[in-house]
Amino acid sequence: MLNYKRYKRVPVLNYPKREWPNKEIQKAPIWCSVDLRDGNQALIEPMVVEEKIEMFQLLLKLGFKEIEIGFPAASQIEYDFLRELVDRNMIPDDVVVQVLVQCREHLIARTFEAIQGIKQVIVHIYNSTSTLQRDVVFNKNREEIKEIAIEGTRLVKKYAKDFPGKIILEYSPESFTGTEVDFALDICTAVQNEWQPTPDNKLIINLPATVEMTTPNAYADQIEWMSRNFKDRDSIILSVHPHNDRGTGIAATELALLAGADRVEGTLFGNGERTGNVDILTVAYNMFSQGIDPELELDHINEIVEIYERCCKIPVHIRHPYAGKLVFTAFSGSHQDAINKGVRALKERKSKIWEVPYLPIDPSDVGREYEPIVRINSQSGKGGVAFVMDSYYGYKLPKAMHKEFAAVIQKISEEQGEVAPEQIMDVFANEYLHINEPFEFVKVKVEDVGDTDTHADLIFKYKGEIISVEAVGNGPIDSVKRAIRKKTGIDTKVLDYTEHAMGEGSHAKAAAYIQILDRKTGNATFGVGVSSNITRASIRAVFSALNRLAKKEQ
Ligand SMILES: CC(=O)SCCNC(=O)CCNC(=O)[C@H](O)C(C)(C)COP(=O)(O)OP(=O)(O)OC[C@H]1O[C@@H](n2cnc3c(N)ncnc32)[C@H](O)[C@@H]1OP(=O)(O)O
Ligand SMILES: CC(C)C(=O)C(=O)O
Ligand SMILES: [Mg+2]
Repeated sequence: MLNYKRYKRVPVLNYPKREWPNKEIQKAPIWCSVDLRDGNQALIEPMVVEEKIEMFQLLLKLGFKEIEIGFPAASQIEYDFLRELVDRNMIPDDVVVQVLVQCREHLIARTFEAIQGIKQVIVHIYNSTSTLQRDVVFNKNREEIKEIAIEGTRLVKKYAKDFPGKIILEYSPESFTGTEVDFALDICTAVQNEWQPTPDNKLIINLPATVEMTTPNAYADQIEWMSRNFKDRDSIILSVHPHNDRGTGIAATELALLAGADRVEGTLFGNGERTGNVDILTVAYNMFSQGIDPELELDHINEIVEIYERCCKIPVHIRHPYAGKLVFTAFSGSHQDAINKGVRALKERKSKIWEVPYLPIDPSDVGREYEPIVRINSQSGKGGVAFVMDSYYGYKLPKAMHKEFAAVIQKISEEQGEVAPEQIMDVFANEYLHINEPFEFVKVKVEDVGDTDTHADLIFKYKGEIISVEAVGNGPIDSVKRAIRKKTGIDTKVLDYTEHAMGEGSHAKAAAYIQILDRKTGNATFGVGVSSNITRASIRAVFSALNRLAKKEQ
């Protein structure tokens, strides 16, 4: 049995004045990517300079305006990467790079050495403030811990004085989620007093869920409490930096935005320490799916996946929101049926708003137009098979036919597993289009006679014998039916008929679907015909159905 008694409940803030539950996310926050720092520091093999450059370029392309590029005082590779960005003039003027450093003078001095030549830099200092770290890591009381932060701020001030560019200070009370809010406020205020930010020269206070310890609402309470208790709130950019230890990093971020956060630090696909940082892409796509501009360029998710997997050497899970290989794919029958109907309704209504069951967004909006929405296996149903026939091959099977054809595919899927669209089409062709025994259509000439009648002059093969016959009926199909009955005695009744165009212009074709009942046996089946000529398509459909009836009777 799990020894749950080894764990104690994390205390949560008692904050009945909370207002965030009544709010909605209205706009994108300031995004800050920490892929090159927090993401990188958690990799089995941290990125080499060339990989960091590729990742940096991707982040620029995605529209990040704030990017934490590393911990330049930590290692030569971090330092060299930063210098490479400067020497190759790769930092656009509208992008602010951020560097992380502990509140220790030799590290801050080295950091300022590394950032020489950059016009604007966020220098991000941190120290752990949680009750646990104060006790077991630092063995310091609140005042001593506060002194580390004040000293760090003083040092940044000192080095910033001689720095030719602009320095923006960011301070993180690291392990904020394990820190009492009154102490977190006290230490942030001490940094604020030391730095003296103004509304035109703001201080970034970053409140990290360094370890996600409770439910997202508890984090939101902490964020709202801090936001409402800061002095000179308009001189502060309130940033959050959620991790995902409980698997609720996205929810925590979204609730923190409701609670007053202005800025979010996170990574692509949530790479980062342990279970990762918050996945910025999912937070942004969630906004997008609610009609909010995420203010990131996210229209090519596959390219993001590809570069991320190459640089980080971590695969994106097939179920990862928006990005996973299977997240826009339905295997199960009822989902496929609803998607099929939803997509059709959307087209028929020419709606500009995307509303399709089981598909929160249109995959093509994020560059996933060539991937299957519907895949067929033994869990699938008739709607799914019909969807494949329509979306891949343009055959709009009439509703009454769905069951008949899906039964054929179901049998195959039960034996072999997944059935690919190409195989579905091959089966369709063999079942309906290339079935020429015992009947084979050769030629027909149809003419209207009078107002209501049609004369058919038909040539066909029956059991290998060429037959030529004429008949009159109330239309092309009826006259052909009658002609066939004259020669073979087979008496049929049309139960259902539909047709539609396939393709456009000079390559356009017609597809006709006919359901025919054999009056003698009581059997009924569909037939399908395709031709550039609509009459010929319908007559081919009659022959297809006759052959299928004959097959049934064998
Ligand atoms: C939550 C986070 O992600 S924080 C960021 C974590 N990222 C990293 O650590 C990656 C890069 N880090 C490194 O390469 C190294 O840790 C360095 C270069 C920064 C420092 O290296 P070292 O000094 O050799 O080792 P180390 O990190 O173990 O230093 C521990 C000392 O720093 C102190 N310290 C730790 N954090 C801080 C801080 N933020 N501010 C001031 N002092 C600190 C510790 O109390 C400890 O002091 P002690 O020696 O008196 O016990
Ligand atoms: C450095 C800080 C912000 C951090 O990464 C964390 O607390 O998770
Ligand atoms: Mg972190």
